[in-house]
Amino acid sequence: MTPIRPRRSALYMPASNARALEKARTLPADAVIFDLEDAVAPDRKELARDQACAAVRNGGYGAREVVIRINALDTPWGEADLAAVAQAAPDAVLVPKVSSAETLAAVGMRLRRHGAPERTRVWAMIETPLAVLKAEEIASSALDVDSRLACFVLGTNDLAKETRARLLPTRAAMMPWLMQVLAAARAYGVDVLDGVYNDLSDEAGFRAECEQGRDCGFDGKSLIHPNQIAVANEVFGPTPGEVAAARAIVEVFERPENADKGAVAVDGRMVERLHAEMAKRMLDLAEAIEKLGRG
Ligand SMILES: CC(C)(COP(=O)(O)OP(=O)(O)OC[C@H]1O[C@@H](n2cnc3c(N)ncnc32)[C@H](O)[C@@H]1OP(=O)(O)O)[C@@H](O)C(=O)NCCC(=O)NCCSC(=O)C[C@H](O)C(=O)O
Ligand SMILES: [Mg+2]
Repeated sequence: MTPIRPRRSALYMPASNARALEKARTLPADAVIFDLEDAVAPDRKELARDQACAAVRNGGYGAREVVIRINALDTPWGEADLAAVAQAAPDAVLVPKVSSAETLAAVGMRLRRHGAPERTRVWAMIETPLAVLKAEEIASSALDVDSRLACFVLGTNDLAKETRARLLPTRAAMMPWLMQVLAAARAYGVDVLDGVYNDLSDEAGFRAECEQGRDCGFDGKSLIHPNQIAVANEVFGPTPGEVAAARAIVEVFERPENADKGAVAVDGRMVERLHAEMAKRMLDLAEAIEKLGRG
């Protein structure tokens, strides 16, 4: 089984912004995403590409997962982005506006051709109506023998643009699409991150959206500002109380007297072996987060 990689917080930054790339070495985000796509103006695309690749090569990001978001392959910059990124070998390349499994196959083929090491994974932006409709087909490409697909990232701004749905606090219009993508990701063992929250000054709204995303099952949230990291880390990480409860559930099934039982009562609640599996995962996540903190 692949070890758990905490992805509570994934901070985007325009790769044209040298100060942001530098600052990312000290920020407590689980992942940093150097953007070559929508956050970068057309006349700064080459500069952004060079700066992102140099930052990856120079390192200094510690245990943070380092990801570069390229421009789509059908844009004037996409092919050159992918060639350069393959050589720089970040932890992952994030592909925007993926609407079919073929796009991921094309990216995989190019990464191989350009000599990207196996450890460079592929993350896919799910942000078009077609991607939502074909989420299962796209996620299923994780089963291909040479697939590098590790994570979906929701692009809720592009989804709002393409569907004309409004980004309202409840996200009522988006919810069916978010859950369809989440189910597809889970069915094929792909991690999945929630979209960004644009209002930098609304901390309460941001926290509420993080909690909503966590309760839906997302692994973490994509972010746009350092001020959002602490809340995302807190909300998407297990609390000490949850860790203690998980430990109690795992321990109860380890007792010899429960060896032949499928269900027991813990603190007045029915607990089955599936709950012990969930509890074990939570403990593994807590341990991985603790290791990140020490790393
Ligand atoms: C939104 C911003 C342009 C605001 O920038 P700014 O006005 O400079 O913010 P501050 O003055 O509050 O910054 C304080 C310090 O923090 C650093 N900073 C700010 N943002 C970042 C960041 N994202 N990463 C790293 N460091 C950051 C500043 O440099 C200041 O540092 P210091 O010099 O020490 O004081 C800006 O936050 C920004 O550019 N955010 C990211 C925008 C982005 O990448 N957008 C693309 C991804 S979102 C998207 O496309 C999602 C998806 O595709 C969809 O469709 O939904
Ligand atoms: Mg987008």
